[in-house]
Amino acid sequence: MSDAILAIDQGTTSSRAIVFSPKGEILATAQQEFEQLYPGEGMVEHDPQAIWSSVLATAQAAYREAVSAGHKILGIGITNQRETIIVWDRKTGKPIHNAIVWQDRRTAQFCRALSEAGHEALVQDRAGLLLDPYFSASKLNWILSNVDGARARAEAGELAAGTVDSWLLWNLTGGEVHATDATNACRTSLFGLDAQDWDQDLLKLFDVPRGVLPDVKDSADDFGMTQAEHFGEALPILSVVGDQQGATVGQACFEPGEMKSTYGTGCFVLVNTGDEIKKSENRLLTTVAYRVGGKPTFAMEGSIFIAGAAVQWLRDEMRLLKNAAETAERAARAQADADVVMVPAFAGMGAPHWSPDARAAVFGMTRATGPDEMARAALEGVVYQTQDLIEAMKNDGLDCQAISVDGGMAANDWFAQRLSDILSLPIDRPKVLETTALGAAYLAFLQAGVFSSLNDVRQNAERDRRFEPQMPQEERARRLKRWKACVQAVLSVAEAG
Ligand SMILES: Nc1ncnc2c1ncn2[C@@H]1O[C@H](COP(=O)(O)OP(=O)(O)O)[C@@H](O)[C@H]1O
Ligand SMILES: O=P(O)(O)OC[C@H](O)CO
Repeated sequence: MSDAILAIDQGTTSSRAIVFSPKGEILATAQQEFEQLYPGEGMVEHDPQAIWSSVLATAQAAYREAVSAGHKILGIGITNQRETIIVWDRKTGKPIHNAIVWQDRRTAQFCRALSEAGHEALVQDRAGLLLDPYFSASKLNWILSNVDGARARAEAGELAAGTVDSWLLWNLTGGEVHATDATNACRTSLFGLDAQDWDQDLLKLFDVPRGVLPDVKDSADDFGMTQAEHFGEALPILSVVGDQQGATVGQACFEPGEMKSTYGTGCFVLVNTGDEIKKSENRLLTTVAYRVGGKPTFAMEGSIFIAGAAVQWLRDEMRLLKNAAETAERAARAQADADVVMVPAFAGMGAPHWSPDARAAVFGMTRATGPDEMARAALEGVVYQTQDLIEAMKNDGLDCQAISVDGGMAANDWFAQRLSDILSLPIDRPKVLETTALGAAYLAFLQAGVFSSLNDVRQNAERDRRFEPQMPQEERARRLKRWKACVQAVLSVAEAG
């Protein structure tokens, strides 16, 4: 019988539950995809009840599997898609609107107006973020302004709001706990990095009443107990961490300069900057990497909105693929001299361009272009976007020697090799690709007292493979020049309206 943590990973496209041992071994897993709702141009929503029921079902399944194999569950760690916002009634627990997902662009005009009125400096200075629909605050404002009576009810204290972690905490504890952690709070645009608290000026800017927001705790903390009915026993909730910060912990990026890149629905590169709130000159974000013992550790982040989602689009909308993994063999057999480039701006462009109105495009097609060339273009579009982030990070004075990758798409060998070629850097892939959930589990073990510090997890880090650059430099330069031209074209179309 060994001690274990049940990690809940509520991602953009699926909910997963994974039981980990203190050595980082996977003892049980369960996963459920749920429906993506696209109610209008640039809009992406989730049904909060579908999020909750998929989390509960997968958590219960993983719990049962681990317990029947003789493991003792010490408690729960939660990690989640960030920025996505939910508002619910405190009495009934019912959401007043669907969750507005981080990819949703409906508040582009609202953000542009704030930016044109000169407010971006305040957001950058206090929150470390930019004025873009990506972050929660404008979405929360939208719900309060567009759902009948919502603002008055919020002001009367009848409504609670939160990112997905808060929604799960509320449901797991039967409405006892309305909380979040600093890594999630800092993605709202309402949280001061320096003060580590909700910021009055930002609340005013986005017209959000303080009373709707959750308490902000450390990432390893006491988040209450689950109701006994869910697992047959009341389990303590020991950690909450945004998924990208979870992966930073799972990859043991604890020293300044250590960097990870996660390829799920989107791609998010985080580099640890220690206790320094380092601000970017190149439109990258400053974020809390984790907060333990009341002490925040910061990171600089580059966010790309579409990574695996481009592959999903080829599979589900274009029906060119049976499954995501098949992109590796298709890319390998695509015509060598075909130069098809996909700029996968399906949800606007994130860092470093920040163009919410940009839309995806494919360049360089001929009559010979088929599913193989499209699959390669989708994988390469993600690679090139990562290169844009690394370039911005280098321009900010960050030293990139090697990158640790993870997430669903990192399992693709062709993609990992092309990433190494275009970044001209070694790419390290760990044995456990579920580093997001692993990070939540590590933080929970820390809170449970199984680890005395996060450094205890370093010995667990095991590499599966290192990919080394193989592409000649002239070829790399030619490709990047072409990519930049394609991005410029997409940005110009967005500007033309
Ligand atoms: N072998 C693969 N090659 C390319 N893309 C993949 C592969 N496996 C999964 N993906 C993509 O990765 C994403 C799933 O990764 P995951 O980490 O589970 O994402 P999320 O947490 O955002 O739901 C999907 O968008 C899928 O298209
Ligand atoms: O669903 P993922 O894993 O791509 O992560 C989503 C991010 O948290 C959005 O900021």
